Amino acid sequence: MSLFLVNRYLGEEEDWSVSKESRSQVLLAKLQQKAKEKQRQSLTEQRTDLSDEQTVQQDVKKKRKVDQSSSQEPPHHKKWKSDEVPLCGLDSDKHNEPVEESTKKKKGANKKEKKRKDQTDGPQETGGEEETEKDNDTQKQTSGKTSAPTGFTVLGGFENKPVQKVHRVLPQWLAQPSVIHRDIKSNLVPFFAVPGLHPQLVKNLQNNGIKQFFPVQAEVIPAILESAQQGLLIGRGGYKPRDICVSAPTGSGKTLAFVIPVLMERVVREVRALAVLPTKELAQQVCKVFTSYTEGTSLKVVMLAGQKSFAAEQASLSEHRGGMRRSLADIVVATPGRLVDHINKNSGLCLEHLRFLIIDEADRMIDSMHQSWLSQVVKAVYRSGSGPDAVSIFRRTEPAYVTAASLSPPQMPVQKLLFSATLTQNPEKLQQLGLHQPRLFSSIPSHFSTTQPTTTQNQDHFNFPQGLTEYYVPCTLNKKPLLILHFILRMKLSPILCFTNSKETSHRLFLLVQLFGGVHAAEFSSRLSPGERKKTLKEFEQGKIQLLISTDAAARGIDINGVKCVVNYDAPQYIRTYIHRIGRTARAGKAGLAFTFLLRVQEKNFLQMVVEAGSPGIQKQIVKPENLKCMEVRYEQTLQELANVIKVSCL
Ligand SMILES: Nc1ncnc2c1ncn2[C@@H]1O[C@H](COP(=O)(O)OP(=O)(O)OP(=O)(O)O)[C@@H](O)[C@H]1O
Repeated sequence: MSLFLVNRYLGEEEDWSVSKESRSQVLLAKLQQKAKEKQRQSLTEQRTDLSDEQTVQQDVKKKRKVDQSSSQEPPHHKKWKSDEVPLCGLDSDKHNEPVEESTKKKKGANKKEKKRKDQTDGPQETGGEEETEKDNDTQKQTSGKTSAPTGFTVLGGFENKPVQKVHRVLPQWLAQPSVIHRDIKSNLVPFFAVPGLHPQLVKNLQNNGIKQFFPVQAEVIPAILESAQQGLLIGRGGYKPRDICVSAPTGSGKTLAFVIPVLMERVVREVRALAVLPTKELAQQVCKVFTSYTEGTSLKVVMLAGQKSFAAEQASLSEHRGGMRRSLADIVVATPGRLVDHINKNSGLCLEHLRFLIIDEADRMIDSMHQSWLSQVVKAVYRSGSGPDAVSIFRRTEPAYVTAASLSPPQMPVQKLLFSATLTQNPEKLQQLGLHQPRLFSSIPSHFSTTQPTTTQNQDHFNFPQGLTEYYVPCTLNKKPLLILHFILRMKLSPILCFTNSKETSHRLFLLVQLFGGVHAAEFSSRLSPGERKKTLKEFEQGKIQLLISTDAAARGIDINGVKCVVNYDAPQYIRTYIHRIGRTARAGKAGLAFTFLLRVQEKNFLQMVVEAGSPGIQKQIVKPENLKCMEVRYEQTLQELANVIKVSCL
């Protein structure tokens, strides 16, 4: 018999009947309990800290999330997605029954909050249905992937975060342009509605077959002429005139919108307007328009684009008599390279009286800003009149801080006029032009410029000519030449302006079509001399050429009368290229067709690019293989002949 019975306290850990697993479960339960208590604590703190408004917002969000998860899982199994586990434990009452009870008691004390909760539960809370639907989708996709133990924040659970759409915020002048009507035909404006036009100018307009103004002209000409009412020196209210940017569709008549207001009666013969264009062909075209409207006046237009020798251009700019320089030009049309040459070599180009700086195809000209042509022009503008021996009536000082002294002498302002069918809306790019209180005229409604969510790189939205019908033609690489022959020989769509992506492709296609026979074709690329290019364009315009196969050399600005159809033999890579190419047809309010040959791999991206840019709709045009069959034998022979021709030319 034992005298003493020793009972030792073994404690929990010595309860060997409990398995290791169940011990860890107990520990986990303890930890969870502690976490919940912490959450409850922080919940009370948080609630007192938050303003009423913030709390309402949070509850609404929380309620939505809870509603979604409840639709997927039974209530007693509610789990939080990793990134939804609230740091401050605001929602702990939702995922554990006992806690819910105690929290509800606490909540019961706070009637105001309860009321809010009721509101979020109520049937009237349906406004965010669409949103909830989207959230649900995201949750469905990710549920189960990242669920975490209650109360713990899982680091790095990024995949559940909803992707935020980026909304563009533009400066007001870009976001709210003066709108130009897209429909040319039903918005023609008579000359008398635009005040301040010289009778000789109106006569010249009529002589050139212009009976009324197009919408872009009716809007922009008065805006430019506005400053002329104050003798060209100052703008409205005595301020420097605002710079003007115009973004209107191809063929909408932008050229006349800057040509007409610049043709003012002169006081002294000095260069008052300088138009800068990216290519020789465009400079030539614009120079021709200026010349045709200066007929009957003493105004003189000079072109600096390398068509003539440097010396000849120099001679046309100014002359020296009795030791004095005398300007011979009122208007200068130039390409940037040649212009900078004349400025740097001091060839007699004086910009002292420059009043209008016209930048046509402005987006392309911004791209060539690395040549720093604009800074050279600006330097030349301020250099001329600011010297001590300056004889100018109007002294010019470079723009700086406005002081009483700086405003005292009358300043001859330089007004920049920018034109393009695809003017960039990128403020950073436009900023390079140093615009002064710019004003935008655009045919793109303002809502596209302000709140268009952008999910891709393609940020710009453009306008397409109204008379244009766009098609794409699914095809294979080897059928492309047959298709173009089919368009001319069977569909009788000539004259066709056909674009390729390289001068090699243009040349090859030209040779092939020539060898095939039956089509008057020509090519247009840098393979030709400027003289040959000019001749080719003229013949195409005269209808002597049925098919003009061109690189992008003819894509921008070129105004060829009567192009019924544009074919993108090679799909353009960029939307701007596409817009300018197809803009060679459907000009001046006329109808036109644009076809783009697309390989299967190109279809998706190309169509997306076009739709995002604001195309009213591009239709599918299928050419049945049997329609091409009758040309196939001859085509195979031609390919053989072409191979021989190319072999010979390579020798
Ligand atoms: N008021 C008018 N009445 C009739 N024809 C006009 C009028 N204004 C311009 N045109 C004609 O419309 C055609 C297109 O004009 P213009 O070349 O100025 O277009 P654009 O807007 O500069 O095009 P792009 O963006 O392609 O350079 C030209 O042939 C021009 O003569």
